[in-house]
Amino acid sequence: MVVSADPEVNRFIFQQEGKLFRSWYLETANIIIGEKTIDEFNGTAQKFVRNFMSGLFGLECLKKELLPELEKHIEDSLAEWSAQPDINVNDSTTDGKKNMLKIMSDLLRRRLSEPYKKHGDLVDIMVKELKSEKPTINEEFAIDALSALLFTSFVTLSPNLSLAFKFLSDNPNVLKTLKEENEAILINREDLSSGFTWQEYKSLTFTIMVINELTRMSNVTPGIFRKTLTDVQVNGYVIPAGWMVMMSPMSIHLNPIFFQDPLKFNPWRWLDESKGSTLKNFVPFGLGIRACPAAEFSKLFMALFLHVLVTKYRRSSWKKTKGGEVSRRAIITFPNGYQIKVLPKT
Ligand code: HEM
Repeated sequence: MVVSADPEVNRFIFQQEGKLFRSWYLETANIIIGEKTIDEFNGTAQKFVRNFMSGLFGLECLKKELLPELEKHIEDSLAEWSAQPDINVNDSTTDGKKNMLKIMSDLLRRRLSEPYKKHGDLVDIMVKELKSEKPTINEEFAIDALSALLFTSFVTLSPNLSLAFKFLSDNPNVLKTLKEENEAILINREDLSSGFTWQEYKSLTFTIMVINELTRMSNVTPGIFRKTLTDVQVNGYVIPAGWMVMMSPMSIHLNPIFFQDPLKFNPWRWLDESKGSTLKNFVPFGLGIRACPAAEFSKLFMALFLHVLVTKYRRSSWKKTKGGEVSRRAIITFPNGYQIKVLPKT
């Protein structure tokens, strides 16, 4: 296996998807997603997933439908958290697979038995495809894909948000600036009853810098895998056909050559982004035809979460009750847990 920690090489590999390289997954992914489904996740099945994700997470749907729904969902979740004595922000994500598969297969079977009933969600799209004349997917793929999408949301968004609690607690100046930016939105809002808007989201420059910094430091995808389809020349070396290549965004995001003082949580480093190098070396969502179809959704979700947290909860919106020490293995974890109490404004 070849490991690449070079942004230029990674860029080249991303661009060669389907030509010199093809997407590949580790065996552990077979356990989480299902071997057959991963195998099929090339060609027509991948096109189907990308198509329905671009419909679901496309700009129009994000702006008009998901934004208000997400805001409500986040408000409800935080309200529920604040009603509890404390919550564990540690992401306990790995045990859910079995349950998730059962829930998903029950749900899909129920929906397939009454395809005329519409619920306006992802499962509707799967049911429509499965009931079409020439479906590009089968039931097993649909269940695995639905579970994988749920699982992916847990393992990507929840570590980022757990880290947000940690880094914002440890960096009061960041929390203060974040709060000021988000409170200004409420002060300037003409219609006080209106919810968070797309324009407001786009105006949150500091919040986006915080999200970039969280994403840079969390590295929720520690390895992105490819297999060579033929012998490939890279920087004077030949990678033989059939070899696996792991691109490591973490090795770039935490490399002092690319990011000064890389272990410091410093959202202001993104002010330099006009210099080009910061953004050029920042590829948390991949590039090219396999790039994450949920990138904009993920950023919007994190922005909304931070917005609700810092505007609806007290100046120090939460306090630690236990744990919170960070350990970095392939990804960041909290070995002793991380319990907090969310504190409402009044
Ligand atoms: C911080 C959040 C996230 C990060 C950093 C992230 C990162 C990535 C990266 C690097 C890839 C490209 C892998 C490759 O080139 O092989 C990817 C692909 C993908 N991501 Fe995300 N992701 C995030 C959130 C999500 C969420 C929330 C979902 C689903 C709800 C999602 C669904 C997918 C899917 C389906 C693919 C495969 C696309 C394809 O192969 O065509 N991601 N993600």
